[in-house]
Amino acid sequence: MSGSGKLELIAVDKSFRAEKQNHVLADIHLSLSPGEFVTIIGPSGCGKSTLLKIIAGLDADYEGAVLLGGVDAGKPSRDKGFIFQEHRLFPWLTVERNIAANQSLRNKEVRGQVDAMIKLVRLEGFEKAYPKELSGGMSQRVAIARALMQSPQVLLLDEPFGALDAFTRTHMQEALLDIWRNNRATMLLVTHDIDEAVFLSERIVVMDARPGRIKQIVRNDLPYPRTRHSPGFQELRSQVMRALEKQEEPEENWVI
Ligand SMILES: Nc1ncnc2c1ncn2[C@@H]1O[C@H](COP(=O)(O)OP(=O)(O)OP(=O)(O)O)[C@@H](O)[C@H]1O
Repeated sequence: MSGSGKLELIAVDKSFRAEKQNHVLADIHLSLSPGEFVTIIGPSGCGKSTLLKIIAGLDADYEGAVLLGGVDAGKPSRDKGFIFQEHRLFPWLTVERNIAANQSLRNKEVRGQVDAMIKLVRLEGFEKAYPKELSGGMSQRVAIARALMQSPQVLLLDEPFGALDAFTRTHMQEALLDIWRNNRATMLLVTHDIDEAVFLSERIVVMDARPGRIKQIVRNDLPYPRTRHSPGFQELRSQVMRALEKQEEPEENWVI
């Protein structure tokens, strides 16, 4: 990754103003080192998506600051890629054209980059396929490749595997780690899945709701690749569970 910088959230505070003021995010301070993998977990409505949109620059109505490499990052830019739960591919474009987005594949440099991305997300042989011919996991890999084409310093992922079946989800978690190892963008991923958070990230940010606050940050120094059945993994999982259990949200809402 070229010129990666620290991502800093300083006293980020957000309210939606309808008939009644809704204080969604309160005093969020978080700093991500370049190339770090961090997940955010917390009850429904605690402001995870709102926070990601603010970092992406899609919502400018907030207090506080978002800095990337020490400079204001409050606007959308190529430095930040955003991947949603529902991949948004153009159905009328092939895989390679979806990845190239609005750049011409006749340009040698673009062609080279697209080929490298296809290799990175392991979609060789599917360059000319259309989205309707792909599985959910493959489509999500195209979306990841498209986001990575911009060479973002930071990749923001909002429940990227939420719509996938359990088997594809596990496979995609491994694929994402593989991509991260080769690409080294800073990763900030929102999830409801405790296992996913422990499997993927170096730090797990546990949030609290109404208003959304950072409740606890759990460090995860387990070496990669991680084995879900190891005692260390189970211990981390319990630690995150304990942090979440202190909340009002009933436990059955969690995927464990
Ligand atoms: N555009 C909007 N206008 C008004 N209120 C909003 C808007 N978007 C979100 N909210 C409110 O902000 C709060 C946080 O929503 P957000 O989607 O960020 O939560 P979340 O933690 O991502 O939830 P989930 O886990 O269910 O996806 C909710 O109370 C929601 O109703």
